Amino acid sequence: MALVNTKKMFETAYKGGFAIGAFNINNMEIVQGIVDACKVKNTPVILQVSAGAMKYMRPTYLKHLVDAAVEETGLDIALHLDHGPDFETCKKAIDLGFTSVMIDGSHHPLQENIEITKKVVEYAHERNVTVEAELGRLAGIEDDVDVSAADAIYTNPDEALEFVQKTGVDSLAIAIGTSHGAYKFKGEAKLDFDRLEKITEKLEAAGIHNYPIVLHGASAVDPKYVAMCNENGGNLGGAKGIPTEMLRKAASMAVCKINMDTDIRLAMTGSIRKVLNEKPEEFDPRKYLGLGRENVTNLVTGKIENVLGSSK
Ligand SMILES: O=C(CO)COP(=O)(O)O
Ligand SMILES: O=C[C@H](O)COP(=O)(O)O
Ligand SMILES: [Zn+2]
Ligand SMILES: [Zn+2]
Repeated sequence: MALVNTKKMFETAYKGGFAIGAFNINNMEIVQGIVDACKVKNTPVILQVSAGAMKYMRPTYLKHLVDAAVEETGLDIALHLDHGPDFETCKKAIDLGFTSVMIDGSHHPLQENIEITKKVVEYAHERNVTVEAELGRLAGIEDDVDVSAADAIYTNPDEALEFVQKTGVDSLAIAIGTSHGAYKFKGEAKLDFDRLEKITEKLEAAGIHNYPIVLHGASAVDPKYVAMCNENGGNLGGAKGIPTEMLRKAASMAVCKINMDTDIRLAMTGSIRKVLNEKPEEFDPRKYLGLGRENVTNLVTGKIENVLGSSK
């Protein structure tokens, strides 16, 4: 058993109208909590690591930990670099054994984004590594923002087609109203599904079929874990995520990868706060990290059942 890239995962996800969960990992308990749920539900999974997380976990520990998850579970697991900022970081991840990388050139002008993405695609494809890129800015906008403002930051369907054609990138992260973190909407939650539909139509019309789209900033910000934080000394007032029905809808469309980090952080932090608050005499890390791991498993189980639909 070895790590796999995302190619087959996305093919089956697209055809089956489901999505693969991409969860950010930062330590052993998070890795174990995620794959414990995936094992019971028999689902492929993407474990993703930001540049910051790679530094925190330390590359060699990280690689061995994820290899252990494959060995223990026998599942299809992809190890993916999340938001790779430049070619060098992507190269480093590929050389370490990552099977998938994201090059995030979304903050550059279109042509520059195309150039750096192309460079990563070339290096990655020679090594059987799949590549994700990003187009559009991942910012939540207020409900009363007019259409031209949305047009300026959300992914432009014509540019998406040009981008995919010119770079040969394997999947594309788009901006349709999601954003990173625990505060996604001030008012009502809204995503631009018409834009997602239009992007797929453009690709299909150009002969690019079943093209996998990625949704970043897709945590639901589960009120249960927000409450667990707040009831135990936390202060996360006004936290709000993407409603589950919207994520389901996206998964039934062209979205094949749904990124979640904030939900994992909240489950972990809520659990730790709860143990330490309820038992001030406790100082065994296994007690609070153990509950954290258990709740990561509970959270991911719920995601597989209610959001992703990825069980085999
Ligand atoms: O997109 C993400 C990681 O790339 C995570 O998004 P959330 O902050 O919504 O969990
Ligand atoms: O999209 C970003 C992820 O949530 C990772 O965040 P991080 O850079 O703090 O590890
Ligand atoms: Zn970005
Ligand atoms: Zn992201």
